[in-house]
Amino acid sequence: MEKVTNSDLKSSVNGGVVDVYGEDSATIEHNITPWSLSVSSGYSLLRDPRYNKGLAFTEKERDTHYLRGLLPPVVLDQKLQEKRLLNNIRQYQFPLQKYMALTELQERNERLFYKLLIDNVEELLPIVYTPTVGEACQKFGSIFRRPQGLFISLKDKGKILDVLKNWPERNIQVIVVTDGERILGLGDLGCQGMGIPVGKLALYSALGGVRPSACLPVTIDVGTNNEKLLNDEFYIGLRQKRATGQEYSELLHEFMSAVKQNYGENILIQFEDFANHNAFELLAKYRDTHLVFNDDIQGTASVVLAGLVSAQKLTNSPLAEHTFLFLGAGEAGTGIAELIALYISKQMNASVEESRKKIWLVDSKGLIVNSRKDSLQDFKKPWAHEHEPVKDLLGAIKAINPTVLIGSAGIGRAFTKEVIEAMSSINERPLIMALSNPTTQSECTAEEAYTWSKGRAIFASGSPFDPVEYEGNVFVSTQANNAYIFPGFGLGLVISGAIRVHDDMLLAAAEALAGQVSKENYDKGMIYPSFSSIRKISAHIAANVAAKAYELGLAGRLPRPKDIVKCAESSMYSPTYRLYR
Ligand SMILES: O=C([O-])CC(=O)C(=O)O
Ligand SMILES: [Mg+2]
Repeated sequence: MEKVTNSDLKSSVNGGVVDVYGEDSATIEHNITPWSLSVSSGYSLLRDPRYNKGLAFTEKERDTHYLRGLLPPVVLDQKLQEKRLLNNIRQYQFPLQKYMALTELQERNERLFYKLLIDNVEELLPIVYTPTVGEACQKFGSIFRRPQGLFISLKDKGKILDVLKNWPERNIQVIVVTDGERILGLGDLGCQGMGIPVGKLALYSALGGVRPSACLPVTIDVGTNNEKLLNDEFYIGLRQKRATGQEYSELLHEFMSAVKQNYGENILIQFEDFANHNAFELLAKYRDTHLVFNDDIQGTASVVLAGLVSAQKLTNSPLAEHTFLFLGAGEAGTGIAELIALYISKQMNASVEESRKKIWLVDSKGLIVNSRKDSLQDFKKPWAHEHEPVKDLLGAIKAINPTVLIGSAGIGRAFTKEVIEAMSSINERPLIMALSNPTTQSECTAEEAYTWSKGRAIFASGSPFDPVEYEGNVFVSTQANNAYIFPGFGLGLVISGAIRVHDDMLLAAAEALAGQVSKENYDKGMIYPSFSSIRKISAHIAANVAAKAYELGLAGRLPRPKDIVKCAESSMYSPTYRLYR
């Protein structure tokens, strides 16, 4: 008999068709997990959030699933349960209490959580998402009850594949991962950044219809430089300064490899809230080998481009005729700038380099100009144009005469009265986007934008604001948040079996979103559709993205469906209760 060597075993194929548990694909060095699956019933069924229906179990289900006596006699339907929960949630005074109540619901009865979220998306989005999720991350240690998501830390070096196998679901389609270094505009929150992947994936299911069991939130804990957290007795992460350099990139590389080994080529990895220096590098490093998407760079770019494309109807001038000024030259700022340049280059049949000249960025040192080029980080270099130095935003507005002003620096209230007035003196309808999150970091409020521009601004913001009344008119600003894009974008990648993300897909997503803005929206001054129809919007985005994947030859799921919108709609998760046999 031939001797089987270690290297023969190592080269075993990556996941056979029936290798659901990754046992065949595991190399000899990796232990496998002894999975056992059983049908949930009785007491354990009530404690299984995926299948629990609480008081909605029918009489028949109570008989067949050993639930008699474990529930009070009444049978409620999902609608009434929803009403009761919404009443309860509205009683809480503080958003954080609502957040905690919703988290508990998610942990107790997943379908009811998603039903509630989908049916009341405009009311509940600010709770499970920005701005409340930011506060939740800041206080994550104190409000911690049960872990959500997968925590991978420096302690797991060399064992990440095994850690992945501890997660109870095998068929994962989307991972959102953060290292917690730049949570919204709140900075380094270390391991407590977990609230973000959890919240983003809740939106993947609620807004984009990706099955919750196919979503995996991950936080990679490499330490934190946040002194306050390091000294907080309730901090949940590693109590050490951030690992950097080789130690950092090795851990990330192990993670990226383990993910692909465990879940295959089609797993989507969304990078979220990494600090600039790592975000750009990770995206560049893995975009050719993995299905990766950076939400802060690419998702934000696509959503902002959608708003600008749609605003052409209000400003009556094509994007190529605009001049853009950014406050902030990080992930969001340069990501948006690059996508605008790509769009304009296609609109004008010009080069991207030429198109970039319409776009100016201001960072903490002032306008980005040629004379600063040597000291600029690489991702800022394409934006260094010929101009004399200008040291602040107001000076830059006066020097550049922008028609569009975009804030993405995470600096709250940086759009002062003078700034808005300067924009309004140059433009009949100044386009102003205050993208930083959460609300405390917003560059200005909706009220400030409308009041200081005397009702002339076209305004959108990263975090939500209530409608504003100014001189008898009601202005409904919209939320230029990547939540419009990533759920549908991810769904499009999943249904087409895409293996890589291409920039043209971001354009496709932006065009789909812009195409969903109705006359009714425009009449209210909105440049985005309202969130209440987000599932329909997501289906259109998904369809456009999937179509692009097929066109580019990047789709792995063949044949191409005839009606992709229908395909997207029909593959969306629905949280309506199912009957159990
Ligand atoms: O989470 C949000 O609201 C948008 C986003 O990605 C960020 O601000 O980092
Ligand atoms: Mg983000």
